[in-house]
Amino acid sequence: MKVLVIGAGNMGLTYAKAMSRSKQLKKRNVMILDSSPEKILSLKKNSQFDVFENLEDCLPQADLVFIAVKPYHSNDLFTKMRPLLNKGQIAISIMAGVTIKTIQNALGIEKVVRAMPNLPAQVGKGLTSFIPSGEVSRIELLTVQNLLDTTGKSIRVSSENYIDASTGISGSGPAYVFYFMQSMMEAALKMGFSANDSKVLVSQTFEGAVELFNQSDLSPLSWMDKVASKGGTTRAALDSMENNNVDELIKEAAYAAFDRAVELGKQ
Ligand SMILES: NC(=O)C1=CN([C@@H]2O[C@H](COP(=O)(O)OP(=O)(O)OC[C@H]3O[C@@H](n4cnc5c(N)ncnc54)[C@H](O)[C@@H]3O)[C@@H](O)[C@H]2O)C=CC1
Ligand SMILES: O=C(O)[C@@H]1CCC=N1
Repeated sequence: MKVLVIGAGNMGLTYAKAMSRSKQLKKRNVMILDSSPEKILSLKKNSQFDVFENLEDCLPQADLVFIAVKPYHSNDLFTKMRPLLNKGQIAISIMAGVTIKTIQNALGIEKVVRAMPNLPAQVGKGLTSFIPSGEVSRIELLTVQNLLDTTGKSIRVSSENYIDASTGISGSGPAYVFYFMQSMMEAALKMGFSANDSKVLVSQTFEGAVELFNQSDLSPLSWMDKVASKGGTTRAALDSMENNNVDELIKEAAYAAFDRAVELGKQ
């Protein structure tokens, strides 16, 4: 089986590396293509995969085509791909918003899997939601899921709406966590800690809290109660967040990403 990854950016390269390390595929079964000459040059230097500049040289050989370009580059790409595809090939798209129907119509193929990964895939801790079109067989889907799982965990969702929704939670979510980390690091700096100490204080706090959560059945609310003493420091911080409606603002932000994914799908 041969896989072609189109778009060697943050996500495409991550998947190419992870898949090439998997038992299912060998290095030489992962092909990668990018339109940027600089990217091609640096990929060829490392020669980790078979690197391509022209679709004609790689697309016809691929069983699975992993599309990892930005949504606004998709139309151009689809037009170039269409004449080179055959009905047996499976397209896996990780592009935010772009729907299965759009991909099927633009590419003239029926077997499409739409997926939404996230950046922690780079360290094997990704979360990918996915949904296949009806034409993808169970065996084919198993193969696809095994490949997606090379970057972490995956969940199959029951409708495309959940792909857009998961974009607002897990796809864009790492940036919300980094937003929180950035604010806490800025507060630590303001309190007089060095940049390095601020980083350690914040990163170890996040790592420890997530580990506690993962190793128990307790909800975040219950854990908050364990940290907060009556009349203590944590309650002062949580009250401040509550008074400023931070909870609602975070939900609003997640919905803004969800809505944007739906909007991208209509363009
Ligand atoms: N960055 C993230 O955290 C996540 C991104 N995504 C989705 O993944 C996709 C890729 O995002 P990134 O990897 O962050 O983008 P990126 O900008 O890092 O990579 C995109 C790559 O595609 C290449 N490219 C553009 N047009 C091309 C074409 N016609 N043929 C071949 N290569 C082409 C660019 O040169 C670039 O190397 C997007 O559609 C995004 O919605 C999904 C989940 C998370
Ligand atoms: O910001 C974006 O559009 C992409 C999709 C999810 C994460 N990054």
